Amino acid sequence: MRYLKHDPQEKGPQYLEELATGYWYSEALFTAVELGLFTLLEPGGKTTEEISGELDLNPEGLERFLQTLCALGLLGRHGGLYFNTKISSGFLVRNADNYQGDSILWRKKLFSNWRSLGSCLRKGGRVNFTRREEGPEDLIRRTRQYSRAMDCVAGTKIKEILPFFTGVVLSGAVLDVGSGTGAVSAGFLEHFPGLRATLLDLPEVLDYAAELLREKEYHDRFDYCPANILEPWPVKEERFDLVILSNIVHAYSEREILQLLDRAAECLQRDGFLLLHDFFFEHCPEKAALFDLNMFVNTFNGRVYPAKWLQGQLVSRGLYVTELLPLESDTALLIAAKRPERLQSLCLEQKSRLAFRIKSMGFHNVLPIPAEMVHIPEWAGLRCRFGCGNYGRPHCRPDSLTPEKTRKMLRDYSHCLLLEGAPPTGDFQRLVLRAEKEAFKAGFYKAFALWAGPCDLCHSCAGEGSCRNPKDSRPSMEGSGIDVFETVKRAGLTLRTLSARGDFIKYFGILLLE
Ligand SMILES: C[S@@+](CC[C@H](N)C(=O)[O-])C[C@H]1O[C@@H](n2cnc3c(N)ncnc32)[C@H](O)[C@@H]1O
Repeated sequence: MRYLKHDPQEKGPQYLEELATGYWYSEALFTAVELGLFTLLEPGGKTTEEISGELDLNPEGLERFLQTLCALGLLGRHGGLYFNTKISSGFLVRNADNYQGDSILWRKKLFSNWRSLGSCLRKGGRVNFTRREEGPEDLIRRTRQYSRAMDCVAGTKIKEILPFFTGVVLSGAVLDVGSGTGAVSAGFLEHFPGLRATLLDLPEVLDYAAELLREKEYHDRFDYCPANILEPWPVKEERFDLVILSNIVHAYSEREILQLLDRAAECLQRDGFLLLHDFFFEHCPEKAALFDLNMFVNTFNGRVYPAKWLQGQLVSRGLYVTELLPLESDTALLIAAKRPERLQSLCLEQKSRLAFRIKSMGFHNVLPIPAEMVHIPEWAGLRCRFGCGNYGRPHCRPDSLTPEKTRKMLRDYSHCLLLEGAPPTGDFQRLVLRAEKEAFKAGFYKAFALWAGPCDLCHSCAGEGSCRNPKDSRPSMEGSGIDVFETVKRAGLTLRTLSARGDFIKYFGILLLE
């Protein structure tokens, strides 16, 4: 149930049952977070008796609750101990870097307005809009609660946004419009030391943002600009290298958004980027539609927009704009710029983003190339068989891939990454294995690497026919019949034969991807 989705081939009404009981799941999570259960269990776990004593809960009911949380994958049980699963210890323990509890409890707070959906539909908009008399302290408390909730989400989103900017030279000024706590800008500042950010939001939000950001090492690179973003912005035009509109567009009507886009475009300097992060109907349509309803019951005129409409609006302001760039999670990006070359510097394609991540592991070069560029002539296998002192040794097995087999195997792949590194051999090969793992984790389940030279993973090879480490051992490119020189040349890199001891050695590997 990553995103609850109807399967039209399903014969029974189970999907309806899931929709009808959705609030059971939510309530179980809300209650566990409110009780601080996950924080209590960290580290090491606790018994039912210990939990019941510390939280003052009835042990029988608690036992059933804990069982349910186990069934939902939020807790595990070993012997008499209940402990956090990975997702709970990563996101539900207060003070964990990625704590999501504030966002989860904000969702709970929205529930009462959702219950008025029928009335909203009859009225054509949000009901119960008059807030009870709210004193200044209530306003501060509510603002902080809301800002913390947004901060939780933005803190995880920025990790998905930054890879699109890998390899981009970014320095100068950021304008974060409706910044909240500034979590999105903070990610950029942390990553790009030449950036400085101006946060534009309501005064009470910025007071809180300043309080939180004071903790950061780079706190003196933030400026605060209290303002209503629906009125002219008190900042200079054509000054900013990055203008951020993260989770703002959905809060307003078309007319208001057009004004926001006008101002954002005016603020951009010639080489600047405009980053739009939000829900869009084209990405996770069910979630986007529900978020749209969430805006319907909770705001004056907020709604979710089609990316197509926003793209058109950006283009009509003289900007060039990317396709919709979906994040792994439920939101997506549009990135616009005044010059098309700027968009070309972004890392837009998933394979390219992976290539950048892999390069930062320590390779000298990582180049995406089509699999058909890998050259497998007949002679290369011969050169390996006759003329290499390692042929037939246990760590360079004679039963490795024949050229014919390698050619066949490559037909299963459309792309690969050509990896360039340096000796020592074992270190290079371990790095290649890390790259393969990274690709697998990124969803390339067929990721498979071939590397340079005979396997050098173990200090001493196990010997005849038995490998101690078959999980990690990989075929060598040369041993599999690949002409490494020609392949490297086709990819636009250089590789020379060594003419003297001490010549610089380049190692290559290929990581096959589909
Ligand atoms: C959903 S939050 C998004 C915060 C942040 N950009 C993020 O991605 O997490 C919306 C933010 O916009 C601010 N905001 C909304 N309307 C505003 C207005 N008219 N003037 C100033 N700030 C506004 C809110 O105070 C809030 O901090």
